[in-house]
Amino acid sequence: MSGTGSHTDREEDYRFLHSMLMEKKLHLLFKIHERLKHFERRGPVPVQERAARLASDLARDLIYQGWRDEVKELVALLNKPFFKSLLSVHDAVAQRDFDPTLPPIPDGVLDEEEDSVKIVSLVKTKEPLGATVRRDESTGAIVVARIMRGGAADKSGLIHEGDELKEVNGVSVERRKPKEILPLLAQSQGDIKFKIIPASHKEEMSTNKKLFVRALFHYDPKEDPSVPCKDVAVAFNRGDVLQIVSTEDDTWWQACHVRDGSSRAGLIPSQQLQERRVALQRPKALFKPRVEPPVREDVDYGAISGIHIAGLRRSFRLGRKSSWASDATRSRRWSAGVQGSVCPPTYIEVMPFHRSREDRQRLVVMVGPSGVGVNELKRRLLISDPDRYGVTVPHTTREKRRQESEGVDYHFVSVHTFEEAILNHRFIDYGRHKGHYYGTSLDSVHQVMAEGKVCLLDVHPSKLKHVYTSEFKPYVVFVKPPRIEELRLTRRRAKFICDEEDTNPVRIFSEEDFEDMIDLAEVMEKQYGHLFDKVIVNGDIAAVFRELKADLEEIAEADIQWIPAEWSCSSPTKARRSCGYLTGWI
Ligand SMILES: Nc1ncnc2c1ncn2[C@@H]1O[C@H](COP(=O)(O)OP(=O)(O)OP(=O)(O)O)[C@@H](O)[C@H]1O
Repeated sequence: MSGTGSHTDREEDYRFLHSMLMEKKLHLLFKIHERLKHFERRGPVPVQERAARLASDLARDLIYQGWRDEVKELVALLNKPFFKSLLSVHDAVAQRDFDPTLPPIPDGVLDEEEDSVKIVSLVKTKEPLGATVRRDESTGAIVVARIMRGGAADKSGLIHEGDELKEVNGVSVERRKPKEILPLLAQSQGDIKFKIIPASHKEEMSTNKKLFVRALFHYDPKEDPSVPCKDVAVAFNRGDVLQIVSTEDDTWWQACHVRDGSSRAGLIPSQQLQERRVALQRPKALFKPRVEPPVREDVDYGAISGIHIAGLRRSFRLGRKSSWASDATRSRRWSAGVQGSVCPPTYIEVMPFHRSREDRQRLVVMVGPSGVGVNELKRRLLISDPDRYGVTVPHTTREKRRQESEGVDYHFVSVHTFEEAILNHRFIDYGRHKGHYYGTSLDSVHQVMAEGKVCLLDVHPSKLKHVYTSEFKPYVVFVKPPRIEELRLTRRRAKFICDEEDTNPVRIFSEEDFEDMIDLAEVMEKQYGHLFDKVIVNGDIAAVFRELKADLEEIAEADIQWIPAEWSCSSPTKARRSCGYLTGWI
């Protein structure tokens, strides 16, 4: 207190300072501080790296040592959560060296002729080094092939792509194969010393434009024998959004997941590599020359019926049923609706979309083979929340029936009006049935959306291109059949509505229906899979409905959604055209 005189004029200040400095807790803190300082000087090394394990073994063994007071006290102490936490923190610190002292460069390491040689010492933690090596075919030298962004090597800033590796921990790597070098790295603990000749070229410039893609396939490096280094590869699922950080290499790109906000990039198969792989796997059926069927009137309109299901009009899906009607038409299903280009499922460029409250809801398009349950799911959504979901009202040129109302069952229009709308590209899907036109117009979609509802539309995926624009921002759900065993189990009581021409329009599913449904789903996924935002397997209807509903609610609420980059085109026509040719493929 003697030194405080000049700072404390007033009596109360003096008393306050006095009581604070005399506080017992403060003195304990000083003591701890001094102890820490003392240990710091000694540079302690852990005697034991697995103290927590030792303590738990000890507590277990002590039980057999007779139940004396000291034993009881020790067991109680070892079992205290605070003590256990303390030991586990100790172990975490002991196992990772946070404050390494790098060894001095050994004498004689620098050969006279290699004046550009660089010695790099890195501390190896549990984190992978984040670099791969390759053998230069012309010189036989081992060079650093890739440095993963955010990895240990990258963060050190000391190793660069193209650097020639001469030694690892004093062991020469000359005339070795890359795979022989990996054990050298794996064996080393603590510091790893590299002797390298720095690459002469400068690091290539990095572009500022961020590139995001949605993966259209599932990738697990553990199952990929050709990945250069499994530890630095990135696993992903279909639908994951990835940020591409490097496309320098033709075969292996570098990317990181957007969802976890991690900046550490890893290897993913490039688009080129994945396309090659897909081409090798593609079933022969897809290479069959396409025989376009002669256009026959009335053949495509099995699904048009206007039948009411629980007060809801049946969906207006043209062409979904045709391929089921007869053997002749079944053979056509391999070619029907395949006008769109066949795109291998690799990556699609996406961009973030920030939906504001004023923006309209995205259009929800549901696709799937006939009979899979698209209508059933739509019906359940509508019933669950009629204020939120709505469906389109189709147009027709046929006469209005007595029980029907204009604008509810159909928009009844003249042939002239209908044909004019066709010429003006106002239909997403249209056709003729028994001499009458039927169609789903773009305006009917607008109408539902203008009411502030989520418009549920089901069309053949080949018609998706009409709404695949920034105007509608469709969220495409593919309803997929489960395996045949599950179909047999779940569809025992289901009624399949077949072609209207059929003498018995409603019947139970046959084994052939199931097989067709699965085959058709497979073809649809291959042809249009790149357009699907969500794939839902319709097994247990209650669970599937819950999943779909939750998913659609999430989409409606999400701050950021990932939409195809091609929708950023200012003109809708341009966007539609670009969709047709799928320039979004990178
Ligand atoms: N997961 C399911 N479990 C049991 N029955 C189902 C399931 N999904 C759909 N169904 C039933 O299967 C039948 C056909 O379903 P739905 O009419 O929804 O098919 P769809 O895909 O709309 O086909 P279409 O285009 O031919 O009308 C209906 O009786 C429906 O109740």
